[in-house]
Amino acid sequence: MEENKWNELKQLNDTKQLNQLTSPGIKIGIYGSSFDPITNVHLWTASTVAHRKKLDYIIFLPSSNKRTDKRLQITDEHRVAMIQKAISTNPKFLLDTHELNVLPGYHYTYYTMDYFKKLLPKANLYFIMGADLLVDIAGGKWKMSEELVSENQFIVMARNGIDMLQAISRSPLLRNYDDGRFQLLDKGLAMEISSTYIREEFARGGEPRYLLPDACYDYIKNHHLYKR
Ligand SMILES: Nc1ncnc2c1ncn2[C@@H]1O[C@H](COP(=O)(O)OP(=O)(O)OP(=O)(O)O)[C@@H](O)[C@H]1O
Ligand SMILES: O=C(O)c1ccc[n+]([C@@H]2O[C@H](COP(=O)([O-])O)[C@@H](O)[C@H]2O)c1
Repeated sequence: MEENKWNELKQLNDTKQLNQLTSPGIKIGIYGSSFDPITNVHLWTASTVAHRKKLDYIIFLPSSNKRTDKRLQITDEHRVAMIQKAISTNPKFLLDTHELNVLPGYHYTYYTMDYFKKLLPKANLYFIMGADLLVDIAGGKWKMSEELVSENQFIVMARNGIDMLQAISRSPLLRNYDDGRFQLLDKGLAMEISSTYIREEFARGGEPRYLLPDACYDYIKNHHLYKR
């Protein structure tokens, strides 16, 4: 039943999205996260990247609950429902649930980018990530990291305490692909709101109301999520 529901949702997304996304040269950013839950920083960083890098669309890509590096706290259904509420008023923001449907082992970013390249062959695709993840890729922590880097383009957002140029130049993998595929972006404001902080606040009876969209705050309250 769960699987059917996702398939249906995916079909709806695809039909709407694909019509919009097929023009040659269109620029699309893929923003992956557990979105557990989506926060105002996810939204603000996505809109800043879209504006500065002149992207036509941002695809919000909730990551699989099969990931072994993070234990998700709520169901896929809840995460997706909140993303939909959060992005509903921005026509540049889209949702794709691909990673929620794939077989175990195929939820890694390399395979996801491959999927999008086949789905949208005329688009310029960029994987959007924070500088912390650039450091992880440099450290060989990601699956198929050599292929991922050699076959894709990235927009990397500055994070406190990380020198992005140095992260590239010190990594044999990254520096040998430093041909413009890493577009670095310093937002100009180190706004740090994490999903972890929001989860902790809900769990402890704190008040994180203004750290995420009202509709998501209400959704969490109404569904009693993140309770200890
Ligand atoms: N303040 C920020 N500035 C720039 N990039 C960010 C910021 N917060 C998160 N990111 C980036 O957004 C992506 C998704 O981050 P993620 O959702 O894991 O962050 P989070 O809110 O800290 O989540 P959690 O607390 O559950 O680990 C990653 O690429 C991460 O580097
Ligand atoms: O492909 C990998 O090996 C890989 C390892 C860690 C993270 N990622 C992806 O990076 C994105 C952000 O991850 P995170 O940990 O910040 O939630 C999300 O789309 C993850 O699927 C991907």
